[in-house]
Amino acid sequence: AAIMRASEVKNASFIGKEVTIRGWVHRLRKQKENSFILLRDDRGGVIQCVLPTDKAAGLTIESSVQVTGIVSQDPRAPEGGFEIKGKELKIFNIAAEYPIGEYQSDELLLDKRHLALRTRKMIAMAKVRASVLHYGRRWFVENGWMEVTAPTIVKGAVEGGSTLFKLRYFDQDAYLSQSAQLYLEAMIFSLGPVWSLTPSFRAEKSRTVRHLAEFSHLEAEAPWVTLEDILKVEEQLVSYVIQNTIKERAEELEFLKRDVSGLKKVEPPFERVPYGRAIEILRSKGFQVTEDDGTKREIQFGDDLSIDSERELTKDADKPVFVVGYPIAVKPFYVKEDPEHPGIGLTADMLAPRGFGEITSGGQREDSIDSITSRMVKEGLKPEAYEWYLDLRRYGSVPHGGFGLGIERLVRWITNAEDIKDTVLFPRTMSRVEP
Ligand SMILES: NC(=O)C[C@H]([NH3+])C(=O)NS(=O)(=O)OC[C@H]1O[C@@H](n2cnc3c(N)ncnc32)[C@H](O)[C@@H]1O
Ligand SMILES: [Mg+2]
Repeated sequence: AAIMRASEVKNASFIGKEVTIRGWVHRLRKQKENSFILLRDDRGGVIQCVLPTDKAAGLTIESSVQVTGIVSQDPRAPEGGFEIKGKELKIFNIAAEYPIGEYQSDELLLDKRHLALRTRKMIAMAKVRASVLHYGRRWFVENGWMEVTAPTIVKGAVEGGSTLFKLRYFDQDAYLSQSAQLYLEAMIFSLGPVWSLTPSFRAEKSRTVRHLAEFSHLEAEAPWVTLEDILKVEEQLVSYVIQNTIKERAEELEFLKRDVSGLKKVEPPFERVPYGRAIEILRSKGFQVTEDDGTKREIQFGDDLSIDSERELTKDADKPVFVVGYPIAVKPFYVKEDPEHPGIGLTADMLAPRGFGEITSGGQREDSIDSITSRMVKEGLKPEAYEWYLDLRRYGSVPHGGFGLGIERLVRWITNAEDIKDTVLFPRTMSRVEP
């Protein structure tokens, strides 16, 4: 008989029919006469199988089995009122005593992540993540952007030297890439609008619910674009991903108890708030920043936006907000200065609503060799370490720009996950590098 999945057989058209399904014992309830197995198939679907207890005697949680039986309807059966009255049981493996029970500490679930992936929560999260990745890629492909792959072993910082992971690369030092951006910039002269989805690495020494040491970075770069062109791409991409994901993963998001009514409103255009206006709003609310020595003062023009200030700016929003035109002093060397507003960058961050924080950073790149070299020096970078990158300003430099989107940040917002770690199958943080 054809092997089927739980989701296929839980259907009135199968009542009375013999089916065969296989998977793992997700829950097990043994009574004198009959045992009730909640069998989980390989896509996380579950169905109750009823077997004579003497047949199911040796079974344990996570034993791998195959059951053949007759589909019947019983309102008491969990997960939809269907069950299989088992006739035959084939056992592939009797699982050892399973270390994960009904309720476990977060730490244990992280230590046993290779097994915790079998929990309904992780299965639902993984499926939402897969849709986000799928629709992120599909938007670019359907809009004519070219996929490219940048190296992840590099020689230089993009986002500041403090979060570089150094490694020994044969006989020299090298680093794990923080961002594909500089390489994407090299590709636009011959491949036009390009995009990449690569792991990016940040030696973040902060334990926060929105930082990982390794994250999935969806990045894009194009020639001849302005900041506004880039913002339009970002809001179309994010809206497309969200609307398709909440449709495709309605069942999983329901399981995760995510109310998607707010997400349904995410359509272009997103509000653009000038940085200066954002500071005014925060000052009007008496927002304070903490200096390095711990003293507090009122936020002022020139400060970067912290997670608390981002939360304040978006707490009542249903859609993301772009904060546009940060001072170049708080942004990396490559941000182009606005010729009409000295000191202000042609750059923007997309902040997710309800305090989920920064989802993207992007903008126009400095395309003048003199300006970008002096910015590097000002930032304490050695221009001679970026010779190849500076060649892009020597040989046919053009106005160009792009952005980077943190996949896990987007998935966290879509699923309303407490911690960004919940959105990754095997999270990497300062205190975790296995399993
Ligand atoms: N091609 C580009 O223009 C990208 C640019 N060089 C860049 O890396 N910008 S970024 O540092 O803000 O990172 C971009 C996004 O990447 C995400 N990001 C950035 N850092 C992290 C960490 N540590 N954990 C998780 N997610 C992270 C977050 O959503 C950021 O908005
Ligand atoms: Mg950023």
